[in-house]
Amino acid sequence: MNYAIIVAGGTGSRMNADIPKQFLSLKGMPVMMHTLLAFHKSQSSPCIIVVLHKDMHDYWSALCETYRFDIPHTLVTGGDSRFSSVKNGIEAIKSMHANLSNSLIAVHDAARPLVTPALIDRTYEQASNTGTAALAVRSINSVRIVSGNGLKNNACRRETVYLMQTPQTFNGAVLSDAYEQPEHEMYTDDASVVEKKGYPISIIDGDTRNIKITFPEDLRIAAILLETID
Ligand SMILES: Nc1ccn([C@@H]2O[C@H](COP(=O)(O)OP(=O)(O)OP(=O)(O)O)[C@@H](O)[C@H]2O)c(=O)n1
Ligand SMILES: C[C@](O)(CO)[C@H](O)COP(=O)(O)O
Repeated sequence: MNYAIIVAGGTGSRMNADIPKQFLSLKGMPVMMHTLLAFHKSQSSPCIIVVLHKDMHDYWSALCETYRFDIPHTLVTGGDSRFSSVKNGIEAIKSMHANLSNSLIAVHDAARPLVTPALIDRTYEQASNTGTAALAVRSINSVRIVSGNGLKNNACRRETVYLMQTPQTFNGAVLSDAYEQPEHEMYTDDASVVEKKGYPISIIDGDTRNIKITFPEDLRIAAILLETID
């Protein structure tokens, strides 16, 4: 069984808008509806879990009515951090599916609405073979590593640097086991949590257009990029 945890529990502080960025309009539809549509259209056809802040459940339900958005999904309450929101999503799946070792779970940022069904399917396929699959793109810029108090920095080979995207997809038992660990500031994505438990991460090619909406300009860029995606 395939599952997708769409994390939409953030407040979007860097976007500085009146509502969290996942509800802002992108080409006539809220950002996170684009995200859910991509998962719904994917051949992996996952059972979709949407993680939302408790204060936004009614707002989302009203949006779904307004937009006649009827893609089936289960609503789960988010936590104070991305880590705890993912953990709540995993708990919800555990309550539906006793043996997670025969499941695959993708974790995806609601704020990445340009993900395509093809990219999503690639992660499920890889994770079914190796247990882990994380989308990433190579840096197109030169890279320097800053250390100490920021005064020291050194060039590094840019072909060794990958910028992580989502979805990141895992065998359900592997992801669940990894999220038993206490939260740590190093855990900025799911691959970092799973890796800490000793599982190797399979990196697969993402797409530079699969951007995360973070700042106001990203919404305008996403509208343009959307035209290039079929
Ligand atoms: N407590 C949280 C924090 C983040 N997220 C989700 O994790 C994804 C990536 O996080 P980010 O882009 O940092 O979103 P925000 O935390 O909302 O943004 P900001 O850091 O600017 O406040 C987003 O889809 C966001 O909704 C979440 O589900 N629960
Ligand atoms: C998970 C993620 O999108 C991978 O690039 C990213 O780490 C989220 O970071 P944020 O600080 O929560 O925006």
